Amino acid sequence: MGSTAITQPTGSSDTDRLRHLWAGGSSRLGRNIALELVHATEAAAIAAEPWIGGGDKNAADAAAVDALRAYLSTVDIAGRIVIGEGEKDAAPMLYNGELVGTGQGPRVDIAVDPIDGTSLAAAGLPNALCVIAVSGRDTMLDASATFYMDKIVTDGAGYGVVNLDKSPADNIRALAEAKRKPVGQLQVAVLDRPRHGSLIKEIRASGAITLLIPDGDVAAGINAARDDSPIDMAIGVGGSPEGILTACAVKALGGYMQVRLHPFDAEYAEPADSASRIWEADDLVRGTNALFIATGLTDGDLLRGVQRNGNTIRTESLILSSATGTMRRLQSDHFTERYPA
Ligand SMILES: O=P(O)(O)OC[C@H]1O[C@](O)(COP(=O)(O)O)[C@@H](O)[C@@H]1O
Ligand SMILES: [Mn+2]
Repeated sequence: MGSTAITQPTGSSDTDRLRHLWAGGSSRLGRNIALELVHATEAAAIAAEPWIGGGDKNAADAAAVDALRAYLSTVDIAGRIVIGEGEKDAAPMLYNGELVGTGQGPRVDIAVDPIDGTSLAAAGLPNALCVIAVSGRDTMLDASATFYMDKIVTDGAGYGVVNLDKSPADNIRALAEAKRKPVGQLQVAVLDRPRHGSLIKEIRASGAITLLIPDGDVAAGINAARDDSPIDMAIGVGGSPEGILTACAVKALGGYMQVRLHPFDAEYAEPADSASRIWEADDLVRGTNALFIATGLTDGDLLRGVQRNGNTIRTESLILSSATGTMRRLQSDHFTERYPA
């Protein structure tokens, strides 16, 4: 009598299954973390904004790293950087293995790319993003030993359809068929690099539309994975850190992704060990509760960049949650005086 005990979910009905997922599956992350972390990427983008178009990508990156790091130190998490800015040295940075946050709160793995597209930002070009992703502790693959991954990203239609064991042309044909589109309408994004010379030829020969991107395969991967973008596929060799970050986003978007670690120099044409393991998004980042958060630095297909208007600085961010399967956009106005340049 008088008890207000709430019946625990049994996992038997659809509602119970949803409640379990919303609660973060088996390991709870806490939902307010998303809003905390978005402030971290907003701070990074605001700090880097004065460097847009300035030609100095290291200065832009350093500004973003400092701001991201400073904000993270105030967040109630027991975070461990799995994907960071490399090994520890004298400079303050987000090095792999560093513990971040107040130490109070959920134990999480963290991947950061304070700016994906540092060269884009320095050149004043579109699609530079400030990015962070978190998931439960010990769920992210530590891929730091391998600089590059061979990647393919599509939306959910690619599941069981595309495979890195197939040729790019076969993957394009198979995806076009699965999406009931003519191959000629399929848009395929690939980093514009000498190592992709034969890949680019093959995509073009297949008849698909080839989108050469100068940098930024995180944004390209997200665009390939989401429904409301014209990009159908992102393919080719890009950074390993960006692969882990993209996996967090793909999990939330219900997209499909495969990678193979590519243990060679950027300009090697072929991975020698073509029989090596194929990883899917759920292998790169395990569990059901990854969060992916990005703030636009320069304007792009995915997000507006930082805009200064009088006394305010406007930012636009993306918050993707794999626990809830939600993609949110957040527009924020920040008082300029809080962010002295
Ligand atoms: O420029 P490379 O060596 O081909 O590496 C490709 C990687 O570089 C980027 O284009 C830019 O990354 P950064 O701005 O973080 O350096 C990534 O998006 C991509 O994964
Ligand atoms: Mn990057």
